[in-house]
Amino acid sequence: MASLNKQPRIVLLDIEGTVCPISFVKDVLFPYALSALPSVLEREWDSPSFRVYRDAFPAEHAASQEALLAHVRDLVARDVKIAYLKSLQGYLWESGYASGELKAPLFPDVAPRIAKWTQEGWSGEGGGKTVQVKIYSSGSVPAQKLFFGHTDAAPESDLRPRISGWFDTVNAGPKTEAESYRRILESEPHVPADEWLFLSDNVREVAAAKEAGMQSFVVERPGNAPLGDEDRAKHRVVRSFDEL
Ligand SMILES: CSCCC(=O)C(=O)COP(=O)(O)O
Ligand SMILES: [Mg+2]
Repeated sequence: MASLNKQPRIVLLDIEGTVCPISFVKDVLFPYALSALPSVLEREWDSPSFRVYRDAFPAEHAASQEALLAHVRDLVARDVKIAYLKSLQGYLWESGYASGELKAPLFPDVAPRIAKWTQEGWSGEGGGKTVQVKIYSSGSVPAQKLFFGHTDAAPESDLRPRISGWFDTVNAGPKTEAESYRRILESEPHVPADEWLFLSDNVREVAAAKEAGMQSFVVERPGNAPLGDEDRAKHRVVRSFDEL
C-alpha cells in the first residue's frame, strides 16, 4: 500500500495512462483527429474559426493544406506534444464528443475516487476538509474539458464540476520541468507544496513534480510502458486510486 507523508489537500491528475488507457489517446483520439483533418482543411482553411489554429503553426508548415496535413501526421506519428498540435486536436475532437462518437473511458476507480475526494475528503470522514482535484495534461485545456465532460462514468459522465483547475503545456509549461509544477503551485499559494499529490504514468513528470516539492506517485495501468527496477526503487507506484 503506497503511503503518503502528508494528507493531500489537492490531487493533480495526469490523463493519458493515469485516468484512461494510453490506447484511447493513441488508438482513438489521435486517429479521429487525423481522419477529420482533411475535410476540415478543405472546408475551413480560410475561416476565422480555423485560422486561430492554422496561424499557431510555424509558417513553413502552414503554407498550404498539404503542408499542414503532412506536418500534423509527422508530429502525431512521433507523439510530439507541442501546444499548437494539441490545440488543433482539441478543435478536431469537439464534434466527435458532441456527436457521441467519442467518449472518454475512465479506469473504474477514477470517477468514484474523484467523487469521494471532492465530496467527503481524503479518508471519507467528511468534516468539511474536501480535496480539490485538478488536471495537468499535455492535452490542451479545452481538450481536457471535452474529455472530462464526456466520460463513460455513471451516474454522472460529466466530471467537470468536480475539477477546480486545468493546466497544460501553455499555462503551466513542459510536464518534465519542475518550474511548471512551481507555476501550478502558485495557483493555490495557501496550500503547501507537500499537500499536493501529483499522479502520472510518466516517471520523468513524477520526478519533476517531486523536485518542485509536491508528493507524487507513479501510476501503473494496463498498457502503460513497463517500469524499470530503478523507477520502482525511486518512486512509489500505485495501480489504482483505491490504493491511496
Ligand atoms: C485528453 S486530452 C488529449 C490527451 C493528449 O493529447 C495527450 O498527449 C495526453 O498526454 P498526458 O500528458 O495526459 O499523458
Ligand atoms: Mg500520461
